[in-house]
Amino acid sequence: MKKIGVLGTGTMGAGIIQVLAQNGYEVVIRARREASVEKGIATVSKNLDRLVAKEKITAEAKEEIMGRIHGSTDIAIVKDADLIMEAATEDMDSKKALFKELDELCKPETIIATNTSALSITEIAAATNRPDRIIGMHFFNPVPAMKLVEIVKGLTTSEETRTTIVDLAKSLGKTPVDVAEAPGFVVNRILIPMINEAVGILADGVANAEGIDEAMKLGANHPMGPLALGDLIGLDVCLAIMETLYKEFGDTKYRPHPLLTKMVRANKLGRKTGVGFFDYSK
Ligand SMILES: C[C@H](O)CC(=O)SCCNC(=O)CCNC(=O)[C@H](O)C(C)(C)COP(=O)(O)OP(=O)(O)OC[C@H]1O[C@@H](n2cnc3c(N)ncnc32)[C@H](O)[C@@H]1OP(=O)(O)O
Repeated sequence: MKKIGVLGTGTMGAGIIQVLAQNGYEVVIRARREASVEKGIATVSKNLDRLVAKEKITAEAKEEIMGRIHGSTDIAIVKDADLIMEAATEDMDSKKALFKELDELCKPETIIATNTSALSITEIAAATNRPDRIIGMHFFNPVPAMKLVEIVKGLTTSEETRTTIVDLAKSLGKTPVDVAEAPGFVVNRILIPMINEAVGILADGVANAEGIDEAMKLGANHPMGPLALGDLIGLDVCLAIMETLYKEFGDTKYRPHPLLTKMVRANKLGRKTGVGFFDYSK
């Protein structure tokens, strides 16, 4: 496997592109808007500059890595890829439409993996004629720094597909963990309700944002507080995951907090828009 297609250049997409290219894969990327293609490539370039500055890689190595990345708004760029990774918007209808398009475009043997954070792999797979070659390959943010990849088999995913993706994750220096399909898988089912709870604690006035994050860093030894983590993940993504958990389980314990919904309505999505529970604009 040499050439990997990546769909989406947002927070996760850019990280995935970087990790693939750093590990020697040729990466063809597709985003819907030209500005998104450029932004994705610029994010990778900036992250690699940090590694050059820290003397973790040389400037020549950076150029080599960047030379392996090619982008376009035309989906045909991924046509000949040996494997596809989808990291587009967390919305079932748009994912199904995209997978149907990819299924018609790509070689029949190509595996199409989704980085979905909570949606059903089985439902996405059912939109294609290759349900055995659809799988969840769930990375964590920031992708270059986080070791875990959840490998999520849907009801129809073949064992051969799972093995290929486990090997791919290992070739990227990641640690794969097998997970059966369930809303939010393992990590997000625990982590995102915790962030939602922190939003509720903020709304109740129990402590301010700084206090809540300081408490969880010092009291639970978390590397960052839940509100800063929500800002890193993207509050729109956190809301989408809570909505999926709530809808799929039908349990009120997964109800998105109204303040989380309000933050998203205000486009205060966290780092990606410059402001969330904290301000990143300066
Ligand atoms: C929603 C999705 O579906 C699922 C998710 O993504 S859930 C979110 C999961 N993520 C987390 O829980 C992250 C929790 N936070 C952390 O682990 C840490 O705070 C952190 C890794 C982000 C930063 O760690 P910290 O020690 O403060 O910073 P720092 O020393 O600068 O960075 C550690 C390493 O991460 C890398 N890193 C940090 N931020 C980065 C970023 N935004 N992009 C790329 N790499 C980054 C650094 O380059 C560094 O790598 P190095 O050791 O090779 O130099």
